[in-house]
Amino acid sequence: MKKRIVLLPGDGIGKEVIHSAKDVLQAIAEEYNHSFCFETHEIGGAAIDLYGTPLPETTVDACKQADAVLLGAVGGPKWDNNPSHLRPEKGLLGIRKALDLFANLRPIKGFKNLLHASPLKEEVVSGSDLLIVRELTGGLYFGTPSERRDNGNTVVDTLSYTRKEIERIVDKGFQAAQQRRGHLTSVDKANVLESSKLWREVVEEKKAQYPDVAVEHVLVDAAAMKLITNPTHFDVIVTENLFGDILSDEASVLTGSLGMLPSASLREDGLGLYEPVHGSAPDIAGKGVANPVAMILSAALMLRYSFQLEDEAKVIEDAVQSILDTGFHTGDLQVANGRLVGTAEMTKLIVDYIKSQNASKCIASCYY
Ligand SMILES: NC(=O)c1ccc[n+]([C@@H]2O[C@H](COP(=O)([O-])OP(=O)(O)OC[C@H]3O[C@@H](n4cnc5c(N)ncnc54)[C@H](O)[C@@H]3O)[C@@H](O)[C@H]2O)c1
Ligand SMILES: CC(C)[C@H](C(=O)O)[C@@H](O)C(=O)O
Ligand SMILES: [Mg+2]
Repeated sequence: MKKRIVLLPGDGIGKEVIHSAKDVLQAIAEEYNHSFCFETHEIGGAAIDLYGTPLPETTVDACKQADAVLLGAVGGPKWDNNPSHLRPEKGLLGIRKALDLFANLRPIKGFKNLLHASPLKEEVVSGSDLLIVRELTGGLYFGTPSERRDNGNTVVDTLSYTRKEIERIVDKGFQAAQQRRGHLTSVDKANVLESSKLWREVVEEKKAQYPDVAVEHVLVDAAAMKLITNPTHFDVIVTENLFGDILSDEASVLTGSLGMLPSASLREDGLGLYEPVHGSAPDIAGKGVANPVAMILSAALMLRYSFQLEDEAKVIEDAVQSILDTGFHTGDLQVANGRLVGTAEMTKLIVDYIKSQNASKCIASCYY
């Protein structure tokens, strides 16, 4: 298979972990006879520094022509006081909107062998397996007006959704539940927000089309509590943009670290941008200690969703699990009697595992 992949490293640890994803994909290409061609472009703070804008046209054009996009992370203190149109985060929101990536899938799976920050029993945490389907191109992030008035003393942000925007993401939630355990939790704030009332109406209307899915509505505050007190309750959560952002960082506690959570941002026709849930982590950037797993697992999602390479995606996921099982971990994770490694070492361990798996498959098939 021949594919063109655009890499958008961005800022901070984004620049570090994107190399890990590329190394892993190159190993997959070599071992499984694919041809992946990589092209790197700027976004976020790096693009502001070079081109005076967080999202250059050349970046948007390259992404539109690519078969898939991998993004590291954007942002950092260097640009924190910039005016809002010159914030790195504008580049991220801009590319999501320009590519119409309305469906953000954030799978969360408890890993065995990790010591969790959560007070829950190990078996509850490691047994958790849920998917957050986050609406990504609407809501408060994109509503207009969004401005300061009254000499800066009054602020306005607008939470706006059309019925169509809600319908398409709710469909994604139902479809994901059909492919998993058939349980959908729609998270809203329908006791207060008009947008959530319409959201709940749409879910109620849609459920007749998906009779094999059991649906419940949970208010976002209660959902936040349940997510870490009873995580195995959840299968698929579908929710609007800001709620999904907050709940997914919270859910990362179940995996041991924010550095473990991948995501896929998808358009209706399957074009995808794949990015870790975490940010540019300025506190550890440049030290070679970032956990590359979220980025590497995002590359696995790319193989699965954009290229339909399920076996190759699975090999990457198995490699990550196996290396963690062996006790290797980056500094953000705690493992009993584990062995602390940096970004490059962790990447190499995963790459070597992928190569060894394929080698043993070849030996087995020659032998029999
Ligand atoms: N998708 C994105 O590009 C994205 C997402 C979130 C935040 N941001 C931006 O990143 C900047 C920093 O934000 P923040 O500090 O609130 O969030 P963050 O996700 O960058 O970091 C939060 C904490 O998690 C740790 N962490 C995150 N990823 C890690 C990894 N892979 N390995 C080890 N530790 C990891 C960090 O060291 C930090 O202590 C801000 O400018 C923010 O806007 C970008
Ligand atoms: C950086 C920020 C704009 C972004 C978001 O809120 O979508 C991030 O937190 C994420 O989760 O991808
Ligand atoms: Mg976030």
